[in-house]
Amino acid sequence: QTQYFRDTWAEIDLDALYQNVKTIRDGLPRETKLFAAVKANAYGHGDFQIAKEALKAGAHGLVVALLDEALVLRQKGIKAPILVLGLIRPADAGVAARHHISVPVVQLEWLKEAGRTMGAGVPPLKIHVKCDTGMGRIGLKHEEELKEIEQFIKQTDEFEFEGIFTHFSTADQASEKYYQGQLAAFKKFVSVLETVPKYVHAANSAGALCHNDSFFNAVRVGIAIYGLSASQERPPLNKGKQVFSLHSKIVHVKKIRPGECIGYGAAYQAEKEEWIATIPVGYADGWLRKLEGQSVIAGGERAEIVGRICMDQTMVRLPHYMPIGTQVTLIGGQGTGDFITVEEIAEKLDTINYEVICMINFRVPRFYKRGSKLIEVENPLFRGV
Ligand SMILES: Cc1ncc(COP(=O)(O)O)c(CNc2conc2O)c1O
Repeated sequence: QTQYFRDTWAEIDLDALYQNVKTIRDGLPRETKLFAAVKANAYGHGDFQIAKEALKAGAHGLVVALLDEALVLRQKGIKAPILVLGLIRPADAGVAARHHISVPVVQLEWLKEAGRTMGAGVPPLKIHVKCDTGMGRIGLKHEEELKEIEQFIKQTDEFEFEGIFTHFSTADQASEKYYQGQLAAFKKFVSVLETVPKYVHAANSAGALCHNDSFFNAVRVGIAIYGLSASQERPPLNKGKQVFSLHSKIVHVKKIRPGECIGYGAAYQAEKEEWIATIPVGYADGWLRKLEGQSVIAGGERAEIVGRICMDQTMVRLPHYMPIGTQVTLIGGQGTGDFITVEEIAEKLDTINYEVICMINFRVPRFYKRGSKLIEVENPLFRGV
């Protein structure tokens, strides 16, 4: 069992992940392929473990952000289709082709340069043409460009036209207008193709859960497989079960008198006798300083973070004495009914749930659980003596 030497950890509920994927999968037409978004270390949940579980639960393939992320998954034995969503260098086309990794193309020039570097004996590089229909990030914008690319790919052996896709920037919003514009533009792009490729995809979680007209024949779902809300404006359709939780343990506890101060800047001063606990987690773990004042669950009861959060430690005002070793839950629950959602932390940080789970970094080991059984500990910081 992997070792870890600090009692702060993230727990990943693999049963919840499995169920979330299955629910989304079952909510889609049978012929619609589900690609699970496992980029950014599977939104902080652990890319390899999530990839395996999502594929078991019915995902057809995976999408990642970087070619590096795709190569790691191939190295670990993932054989399913993997699409890199970000642009790769033309010089790296051969690496992607050799590992059967699909990549996006937005420019004919990229294809020409990539074709020159592919080298002999590599399988055709699988291409998904990315259309910018309004996200304004990457993508071609004119049908002429699309037609040129389709013709070029047809005339070469180095490339296989495997997909065409776009990305919605407002599918999560209540207003449909901008979304409808993007959808119409994408349909127009698809309509000018001589041959419709294997994968035609546009929907993210908000699309897959809130817009039945966005499925085409594949969807790319991230936030919803993690049981997190895909939209702050639309009712959480079959909002799944939160997969991620974050825990620590009290390492030090003391009673302080009125007037005593806690933390940097002596910024917190007790007004009465208080029990103060210290837990070994701080902003270097991604538990940001702006979370001062957020409550945690200590021994089943809410307790407020007091004083400035340090790099590696945080102080909490307890409702009463609690012993060293008491479990403290920063995100999630302790089975007492109270529960701290990722969304609650996002609210406190004035950000979105995506950022909260991505910010808990490599210094916090991930515990993978099935039911109450711990089946794997991944500690990227220390691989063991
Ligand atoms: C191209 C693309 N497809 C699918 C997804 C999955 O979206 P979902 O998690 O809402 O289902 C993302 C997420 N991209 C980002 C999520 O947050 N910032 C992003 O750039 C994406 O960029």
